[in-house]
Amino acid sequence: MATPGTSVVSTSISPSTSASFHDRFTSSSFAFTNPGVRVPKVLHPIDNDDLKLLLLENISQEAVKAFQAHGFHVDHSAKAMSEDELVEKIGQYHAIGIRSKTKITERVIKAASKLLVIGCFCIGTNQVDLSTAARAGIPVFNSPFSNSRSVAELVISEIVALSRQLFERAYEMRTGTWNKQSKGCWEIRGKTLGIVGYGHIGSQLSVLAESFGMRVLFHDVIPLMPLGQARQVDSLETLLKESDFVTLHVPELPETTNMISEKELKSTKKGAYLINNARGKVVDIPALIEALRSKHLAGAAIDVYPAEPGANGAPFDDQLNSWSSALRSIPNVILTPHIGGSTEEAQRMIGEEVSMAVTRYLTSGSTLGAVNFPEVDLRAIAPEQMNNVRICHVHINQPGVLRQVNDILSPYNVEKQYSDSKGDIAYLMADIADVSPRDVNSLQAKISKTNANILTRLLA
Ligand SMILES: O=C(O)C(=O)COP(=O)(O)O
Repeated sequence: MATPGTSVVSTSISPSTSASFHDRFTSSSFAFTNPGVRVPKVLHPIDNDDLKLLLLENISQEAVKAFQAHGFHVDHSAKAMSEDELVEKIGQYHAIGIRSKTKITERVIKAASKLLVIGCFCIGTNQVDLSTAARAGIPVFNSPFSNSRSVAELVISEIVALSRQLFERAYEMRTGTWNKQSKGCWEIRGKTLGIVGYGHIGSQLSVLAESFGMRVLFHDVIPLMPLGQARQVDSLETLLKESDFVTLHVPELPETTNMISEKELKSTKKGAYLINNARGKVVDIPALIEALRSKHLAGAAIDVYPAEPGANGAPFDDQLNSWSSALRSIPNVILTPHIGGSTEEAQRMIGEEVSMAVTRYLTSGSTLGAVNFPEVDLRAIAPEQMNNVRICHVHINQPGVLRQVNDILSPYNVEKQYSDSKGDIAYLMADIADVSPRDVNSLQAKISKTNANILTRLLA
């Protein structure tokens, strides 16, 4: 593991010695042991052979290794970067990998003249200006569920710890005081857990909680199939009124900002507990402090905050969040430094998954799984089609584009073509037969000059 505070560490291995994407995933070794299997043509971007990637926030070494195996140059850092640092550095990179702290703002995207793709090595993508990225032709990939088990397990531990005032007792022992008591300490069996947001984490948690004998209610904006004996309730208010524990698993959106505020906290049962491992802005913390001080709530576990430090060792104080010392002073409040998804298992899986999506986009143009982009993919080019070229054309979604592009392609046979749109952005992929190597650059130049062009890449 990289130590906190280390600067960017730069590594690359030569493309000639590295295994290609297709070697690994359609697998020459598989073909070797299975002589009937055909290995597709391996594609390379025609105009940026030396792809440079910046990985921030201590992204797993699995990702570093996977990128290096494709010959990419990787700069890795344990820290997040500020907007100013990013603006200064991002211009040299073709891809960036971040977790939940680094903000990719419009200003950063404007400075990112070479940037082709953003990988969020986490679930959340609220830290990226997704629409500006899409308009700049930059797809954003994330890992929609690989850390959900880790978060669900943490929530179970917090339910038990809050219910038994575990952190209070453990703190007293650490500071030399014996304080054995049962008052206000409960089993969780038979208690009601209210899950707000029944996605990958909420539904996983629902199963774990039932195995502890809890009754599970959930609220979601769409009707969903309840797992086990869980029951969907039609309003947040009903959930708050009936639950002994309320846990939040919603994304950061304008609609979820301060979703739990004074009014909602007043709707909770007296003696209930609140758990937030979702996003800091979902809970109005001064209102939570009030609900805890008045003893309406019996405790809270908080893992995420409106402002979080960018590196380990940095202070978590009132300068960062004005209420931080007030929150720290309240008994039976468990504060953790955004560790919900921080397990070896989750980080390894996320590293593999997001590096694969980013690599697939860079080397084959596929946007399957992108969160801000039309999802387009083409089947591989057969090995005998050596002079086939793949066109990846991101453009403004307006009439007449396909006619213009297909006019340019008319001297060639279009082997396959697929196009889709999402809002203002459209993406066309096409495989063109028998393009002589000397025509490849002019083909790219012609398509790039069409009036709706955002980004045209050719892979050959
Ligand atoms: O997956 C998420 O969205 C998380 O909140 C975890 O973020 P992290 O990778 O720990 O910065």
